Amino acid sequence: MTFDQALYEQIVRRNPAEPEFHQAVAEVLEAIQPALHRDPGLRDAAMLERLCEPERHLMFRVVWTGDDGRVHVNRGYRVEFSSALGPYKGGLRFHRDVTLGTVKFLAFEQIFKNALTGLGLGAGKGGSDFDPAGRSDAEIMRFCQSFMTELHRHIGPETDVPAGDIGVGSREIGYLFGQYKRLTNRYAAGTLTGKDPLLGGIPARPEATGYGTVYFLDAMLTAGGKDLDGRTAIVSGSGNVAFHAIAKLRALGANPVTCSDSGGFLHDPRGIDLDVLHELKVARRGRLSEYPDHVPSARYVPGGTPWEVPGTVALPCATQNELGEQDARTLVKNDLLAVAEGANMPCTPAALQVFREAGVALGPGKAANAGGVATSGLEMRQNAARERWSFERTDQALQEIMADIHTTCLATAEDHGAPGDYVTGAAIAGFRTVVAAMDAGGYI
Ligand SMILES: NC(=O)C1=CN([C@@H]2O[C@H](COP(=O)(O)OP(=O)(O)OC[C@H]3O[C@@H](n4cnc5c(N)ncnc54)[C@H](O)[C@@H]3O)[C@@H](O)[C@H]2O)C=CC1
Ligand SMILES: O=C(O)CCC(=O)C(=O)O
Repeated sequence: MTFDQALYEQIVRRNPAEPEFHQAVAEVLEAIQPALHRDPGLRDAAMLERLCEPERHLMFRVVWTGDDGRVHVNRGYRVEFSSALGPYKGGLRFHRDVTLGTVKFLAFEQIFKNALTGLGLGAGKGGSDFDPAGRSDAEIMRFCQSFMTELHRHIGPETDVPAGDIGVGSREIGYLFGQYKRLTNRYAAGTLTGKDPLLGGIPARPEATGYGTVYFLDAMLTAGGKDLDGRTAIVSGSGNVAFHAIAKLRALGANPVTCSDSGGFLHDPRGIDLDVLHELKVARRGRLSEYPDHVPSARYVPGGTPWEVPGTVALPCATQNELGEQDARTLVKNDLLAVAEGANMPCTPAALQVFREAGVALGPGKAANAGGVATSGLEMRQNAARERWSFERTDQALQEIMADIHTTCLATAEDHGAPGDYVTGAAIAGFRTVVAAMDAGGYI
């Protein structure tokens, strides 16, 4: 590593047993080196130390009752990392593996991503080790109500604005919002984003992260004199981000041939059938392994990941560290041109190194998946103005924001001696924005 080892070691000591957070910090500290070399004053007043220390951690007990009358205890989290640019903003993740370290890494990523949107958003993230798999609607509702019974004290349109992430979609946001309203007696729609339009949600928020990732990928290919038309796309995940990425890839003429879940991956050489995927994963919340029952040309590979399937663009859209060094080597061997990270930190550091050495265009999550939180920012704007945006207006604004982020990343990378390096460009552009605000606000 080429960055300040003493600072990194201090962060590891202060945040023990949080490897994902350490990884996210290391990636940023390394990527911003060109900015620190050019302008050593960026380190003044313990700026880096402040940037890596959350403003506030919340951890709380969540007690709820199952349909069988059993009482369960989970842990809730909200890490309010940075309010330099606006209210804390970022999703909630409900997944059995969630720890404080997971939430902290996600909140840290959010600092730079949210800065890139230009919408005045601070950074936070939350969640719980609650496992929604197999739970009834009523159980999900009771869990959400109990979670919000504590969280409501800490959030609001000008304080902290949660949204969805893994395991949290518009159903969960609706239950959370309903409980917030009940506890506060305020219809403060801008307290949560990703709501159903009936509750003040903006159209196209469900689509925004996946669509935005494909818009970013398209911009990277165009910048390299290529396009998406006819390209075979390797996608992982089959949730919100993956589904809408697959839909937009198809709409733009690419052929997405894979998707995955925690049990394995699906390969459909004719292109993933959106109707079947929607029915299985969205309508029935069922298993991907049933897909070949409906489409005999497809195969489901238990235990595998999709990276062995040849394709020229890759979109990891499931979870962190899902694409390792060997996967990256296989993709490069199969003539990969570009990667767009729909998920947060899906590529391991060793995989990133393989892509860098092979000259693969790499859109980091901080930039490539920023369309989701950007559209949440638009939802906050819609709620504050008591407006109702159309799908077309929202999608148009999303396309413009993704184009701006792409231009900013490229220009910043070029300006710091790393032409075409989106990882460096995204980290430095986000960093410079947030540091300037911290400086201006005198947040010591
Ligand atoms: N929902 C949003 O607006 C945004 C989501 N993201 C990121 O995108 C990724 C996916 O999130 P969503 O689609 O919203 O969640 P989701 O809950 O809708 O879907 C998650 C998907 O990942 C798969 N998955 C989870 N753990 C896995 C594992 N260990 N191995 C393989 N597959 C696994 C699940 O089967 C599911 O298909 C996450 O990294 C999230 O942080 C990033 C920006 C915004
Ligand atoms: O829309 C939001 O605030 C959540 C987005 C999010 O969690 C993310 O960008 O990873």
